Amino acid sequence: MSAGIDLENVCCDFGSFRAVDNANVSIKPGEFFSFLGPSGCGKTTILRMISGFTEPTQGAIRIGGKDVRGLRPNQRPTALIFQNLALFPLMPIWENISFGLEVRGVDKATRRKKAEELLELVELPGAADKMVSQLSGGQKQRVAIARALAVEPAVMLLDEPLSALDLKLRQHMRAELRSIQKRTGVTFIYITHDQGEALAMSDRVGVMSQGRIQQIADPRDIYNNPVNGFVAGFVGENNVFTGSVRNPATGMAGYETKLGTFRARLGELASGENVKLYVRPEHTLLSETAAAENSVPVTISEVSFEGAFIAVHGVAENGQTLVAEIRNDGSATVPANGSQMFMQFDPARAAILPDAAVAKG
Ligand SMILES: Nc1ncnc2c1ncn2[C@@H]1O[C@H](COP(=O)(O)OP(=O)(O)OP(=O)(O)O)[C@@H](O)[C@H]1O
Repeated sequence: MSAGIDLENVCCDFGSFRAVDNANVSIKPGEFFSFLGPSGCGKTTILRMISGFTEPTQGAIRIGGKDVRGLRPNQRPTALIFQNLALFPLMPIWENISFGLEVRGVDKATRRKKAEELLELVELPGAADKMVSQLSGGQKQRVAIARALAVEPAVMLLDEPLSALDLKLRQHMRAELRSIQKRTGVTFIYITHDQGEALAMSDRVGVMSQGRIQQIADPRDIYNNPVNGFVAGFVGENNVFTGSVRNPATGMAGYETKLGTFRARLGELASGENVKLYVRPEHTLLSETAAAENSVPVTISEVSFEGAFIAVHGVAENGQTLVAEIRNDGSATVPANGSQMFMQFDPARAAILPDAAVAKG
């Protein structure tokens, strides 16, 4: 059983400070939905309102179509998982998992059976009689998930549950969480400030800044078609060019910038309008000769080896640093510091946004 969640014009004020400003979103039953944004943007407050620990100042929250106003956390069909797992160290794993069932008066044999089923689900078979101290960080995380699933919530709320784990384990647990979510069909609402996590796991992502949801879309759209400068800047890296529209024609326009006139897609812009062009480092190409268009001469200032790719930094004549990423295929030639090169981009690869489109923040 999973349930959808609707937030309708939801606001949350703390005194005169508005932590969540007019949030509207419909999360579908069985969806993996992430709220992504920097520290303090209101993610946790949204999760607390859904779980019932905080009431909205305005607006309505519905879970499975039912208005949950006034319902206490334990009356809602939600389970919450924090970074701090709060497992009971003196109880074996299976009792930890089935604790919520014991509170509900379920008999011991049924509890044990349920705990073992859930341990299979989170791929920890055989761990039932171990103690919490015998498990690794990632294994404890899975026990916490199993414990939350034991009470059969319609919605799982996850508050940065992976942030205490090391990078390798975090990446592994992303895939695990996603597959547990798919197997159970439970709606997952995940909050994180880590864009990689949100993009890798989610069906859809809501990007937040200063209490406002800036964009709701699937991960590809968030990355490829950001709706404003905040989203473009927060999700991934960019080379940013400030300029204004010149000679708009069907589908394409010129953009006059301090580094020359570029050609790129038009969008809904008028001639003379101030814009920013966002070009991803992986779409910024490096070459020894100038291309016919969208080519910027640079002096290479830094080459950093990142493993899967090599980040090459170059300073343009106006002092702006641009970054191009070269895929490390084992034979990539890397330019020397101080060499004169050109960085260029395909007209179709630039995201163009009106300069004013950066919503509050
Ligand atoms: N109980 C409270 N009283 C006053 N202000 C609060 C309260 N809870 C949160 N805030 C403020 O509301 C804003 C949003 O907080 P929230 O915890 O939702 O952010 P967040 O995006 O989850 O950040 P983080 O990733 O750091 O947890 C912050 O500026 C915070 O200081």
